[in-house]
Amino acid sequence: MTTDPADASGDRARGATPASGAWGPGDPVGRRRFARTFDRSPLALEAGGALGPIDVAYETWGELAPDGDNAVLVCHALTGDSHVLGPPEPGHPEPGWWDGVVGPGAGIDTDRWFVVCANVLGGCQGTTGPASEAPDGHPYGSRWPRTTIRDQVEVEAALARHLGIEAWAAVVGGSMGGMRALEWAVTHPDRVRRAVVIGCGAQSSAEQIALSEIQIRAIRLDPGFRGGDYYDAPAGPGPHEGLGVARRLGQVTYRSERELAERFGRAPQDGEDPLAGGRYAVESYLDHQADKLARRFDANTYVALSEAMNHHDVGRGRGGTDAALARARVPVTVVGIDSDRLYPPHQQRDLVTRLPDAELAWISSLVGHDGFLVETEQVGEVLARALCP
Ligand SMILES: CC(=O)SCCNC(=O)CCNC(=O)[C@H](O)C(C)(C)COP(=O)(O)OP(=O)(O)OC[C@H]1O[C@@H](n2cnc3c(N)ncnc32)[C@H](O)[C@@H]1OP(=O)(O)O
Ligand SMILES: N[C@@H](CCO)C(=O)O
Repeated sequence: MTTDPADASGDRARGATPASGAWGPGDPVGRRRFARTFDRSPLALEAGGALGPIDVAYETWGELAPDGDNAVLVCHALTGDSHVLGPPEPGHPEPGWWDGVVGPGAGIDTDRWFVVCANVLGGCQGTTGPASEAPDGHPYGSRWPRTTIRDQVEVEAALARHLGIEAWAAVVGGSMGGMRALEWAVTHPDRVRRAVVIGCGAQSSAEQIALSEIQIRAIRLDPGFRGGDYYDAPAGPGPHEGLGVARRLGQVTYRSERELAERFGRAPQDGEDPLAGGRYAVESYLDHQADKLARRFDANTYVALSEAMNHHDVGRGRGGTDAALARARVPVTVVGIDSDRLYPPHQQRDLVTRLPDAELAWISSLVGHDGFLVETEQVGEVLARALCP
């Protein structure tokens, strides 16, 4: 691996100190801003304890209607961030992760909708997370508390209050973002008029927890992880190797067996001979994905968000899944990806039969779970139909 330690896990996140600010008419759109939430009283966490203040990094596109009824919340997945749309920027070398899905004339049409996306609670792209300064002036690190999908939603609800949005016209998301969209419909049916839930189920399954646990374990076993307190550690690499192993495993689950076979097969990487210690092309691909993530993502955040997904269960403390889903008294579009082996289609079929007002839509893709990020045309069409039925 060729990770530059100066640019890797933890080091980058350490620099993301937000300044407090608020949205107001005339503010630039599509640029990251910050809202301070849970300042006077902390957020009571679902698993116990409290957290605050919490800074939320968010971006917006389009204009909020005078009656505030055209706001759409987009919820990002595990390694996404608030930059849904737009060109690369300083500190963000990639274009927006849903470019083509969101934008003028696109599936979520910013000429019509006021689109908001916030970096999630526990994230490493501006919103308070493990790399952020705790009130004592030191990074949370190992002191970061257990946070759940419901806690993430409560922070988004606080952002909505901050922006003066009483009810979202829609909450939309895929994967971990889909879990939040579903939780929004169940927890706050009075504050969301429609949800679009892509590539997830009502609760994380045993296999999803197992695959995630292996990734978490890989990070924790990296000596550079230091129990989570690596930000202020003396010279030495951060936990990039552990994070890289986690990404390699995650990446295989995000793609399909057929895609990997057709794309890489048994081909050796150019100029390398696997029988002489060189790599197969697919190994090189995974090395690349691992290296890329270690450069832009914080290992503690990866652990915190993976654990939050493991705890995803809309029925917890609500009398079970059916009782919880019955609370979602809003139209929900459940979207599956036909080749998704991580969140397989039967989970979306199950979800749609148990929600009071739901319809099912499909993304046809070779790539698997990542189809919700890759098949932008189809995703845009599904979203356009869902938002304007
Ligand atoms: C700075 C930031 O914040 S980044 C953006 C924010 N975060 C996100 O968007 C998270 C969600 N996004 C993702 O997970 C991914 O970007 C995805 C799913 C959208 C990518 O999907 P795809 O477009 O299908 O990319 P794919 O998995 O095929 O990977 C392509 C990369 O593999 C590389 N690659 C392909 N084959 C090989 C090989 N044999 N050896 C090495 N590298 C290879 C390509 O060169 C390409 O590299 P690049 O991404 O550096 O240009
Ligand atoms: N590729 C996605 C997978 C998780 O849904 C990500 O990195 O966020």
